[in-house]
Amino acid sequence: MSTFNPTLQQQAAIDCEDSIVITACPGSGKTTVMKEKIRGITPNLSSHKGVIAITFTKKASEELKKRCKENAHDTKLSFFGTIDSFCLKELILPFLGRIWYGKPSDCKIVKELDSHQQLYLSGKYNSPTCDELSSDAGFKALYDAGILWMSSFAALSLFILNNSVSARRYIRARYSHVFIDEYQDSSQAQHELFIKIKELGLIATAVGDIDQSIYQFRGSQPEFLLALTEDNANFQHFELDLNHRCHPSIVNYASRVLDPGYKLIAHEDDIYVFRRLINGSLKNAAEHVSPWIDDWLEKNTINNASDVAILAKKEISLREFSTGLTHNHRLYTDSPLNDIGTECADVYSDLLLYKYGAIPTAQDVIEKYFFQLPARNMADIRRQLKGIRAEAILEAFIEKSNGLLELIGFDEFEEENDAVRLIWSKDTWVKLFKPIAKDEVQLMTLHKSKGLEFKIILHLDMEEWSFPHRIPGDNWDDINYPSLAEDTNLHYVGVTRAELCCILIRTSLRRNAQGNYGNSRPSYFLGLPQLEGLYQSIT
Ligand SMILES: Nc1ncnc2c1ncn2[C@@H]1O[C@H](COP(=O)(O)OP(=O)(O)OP(=O)(O)O)[C@@H](O)[C@H]1O
Repeated sequence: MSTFNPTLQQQAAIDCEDSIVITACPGSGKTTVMKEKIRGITPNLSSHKGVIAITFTKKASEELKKRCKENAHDTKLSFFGTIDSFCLKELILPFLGRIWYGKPSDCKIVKELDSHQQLYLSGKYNSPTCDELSSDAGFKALYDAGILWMSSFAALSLFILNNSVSARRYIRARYSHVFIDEYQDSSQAQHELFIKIKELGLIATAVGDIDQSIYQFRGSQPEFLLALTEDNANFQHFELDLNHRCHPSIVNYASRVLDPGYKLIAHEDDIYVFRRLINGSLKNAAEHVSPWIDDWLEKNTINNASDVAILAKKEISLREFSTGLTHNHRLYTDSPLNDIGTECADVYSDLLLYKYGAIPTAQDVIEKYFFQLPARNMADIRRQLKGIRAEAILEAFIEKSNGLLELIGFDEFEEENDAVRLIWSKDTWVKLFKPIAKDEVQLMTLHKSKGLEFKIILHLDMEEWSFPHRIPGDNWDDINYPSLAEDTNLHYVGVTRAELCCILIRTSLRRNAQGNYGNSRPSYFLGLPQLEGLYQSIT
């Protein structure tokens, strides 16, 4: 394992023992610094305490947890997970019943409210705040009707902390620090919850990058990260601005996408951002690109095909591209269990990940879900887990998994069982639960690529109308990009996933909304004048 030599900026953020906010560019070591801080804090905690480490996605949380636990480091009773799972496990399930009565564990958790459920609420909310929750009796009525709406979890948690002495006491007694990654994607309710937890006495660390804000459509607002940087009384501000991941020419290109006045980094090497127009459709583009991958492998530019990622704004583009790719590949899509989005569905996903090997050991599952059970039960749980790994018959797998889910505390899983039946029936879904193979080229949307890094990026969808998203105006020539700021950040995220080289691909044919092919025009992003001289065109 290579040793980590922190820069002065990184070391200062690692050493600071007060509440801090870190703003950082892509590849500057945000995750690395968070890991170092957590590993520095946990040895000094008593065995019943831990830190709260919140990340935006489950994948990011697994990655952070793995990096914190490297070399058998004991992270004590730390929580690693998304903000929704923190709210649910640590506040809503144990404490909401004490304020609103009833049993939160009996409620159905829904990602989106259907039209009937929406009728309970007097307003239309994207991601409600605690004030909205307190002033609209519909939220309690929704709970009384057995519904817990995920978008209201942060507001509900703040409501609980404001109204329950025992909830406040519990968080203080159990946790010493709170960390939140990707703070630029926090909603107002999540921001207020973070501040509240800090006010309880925990030392707080928020980490983020305004320019990587890509979830504004669901209520996230980068302003909250900015607000922390200006709150000098409560947060020391640290900036990390050295990109350790990307070749300087990639940093220059990506930074100029955001800021036409960005002062370029001087470098003597070639430029490793390429633009390529490929004749035909996305399928044709894949047929064209496949020999490039063979060539890179042959010349040892990359060690494995999995070092190459194909990124696109739209999943449908990746699907079309995949039909022409001659290499083994993996297309990351949401499985039917992700679509359900409940806590139970998440655990079920992990059981499948364990069955198919992406979660390597039974111990990983035990540490995550069964740590609170008496030690004498562990041998039996290990045996049951091994049983699901070996099980080849679907209904027997479901029965065994249901037994484990019951042990964790779930008692209703019919919807999840049906999702597992669907997954089992389709190889492309089953594949999502297996470890990535070295020979698999990785295909994913730009949204899903956040936080990841690859040697080579092929960035699709560089046609006008595809990316940035464009909609028709009153006249045919009207230019109307409804989410330009967010799409610009998304483009920036995509380009900065590349270590060695980024290739921007435009196809001469583009499929329109009706599914018909027509001649494409270059994307708005390819016309930005500040990018001249910062890329090579390849033919
Ligand atoms: N001081 C350092 N020296 C050399 N490499 C480093 C250093 N700090 C971080 N790195 C490497 O740089 C890469 C990016 O680090 P990391 O993933 O922590 O960045 P990040 O800021 O979380 O990235 P992003 O926001 O783009 O996902 C990693 O491969 C990491 O190992």
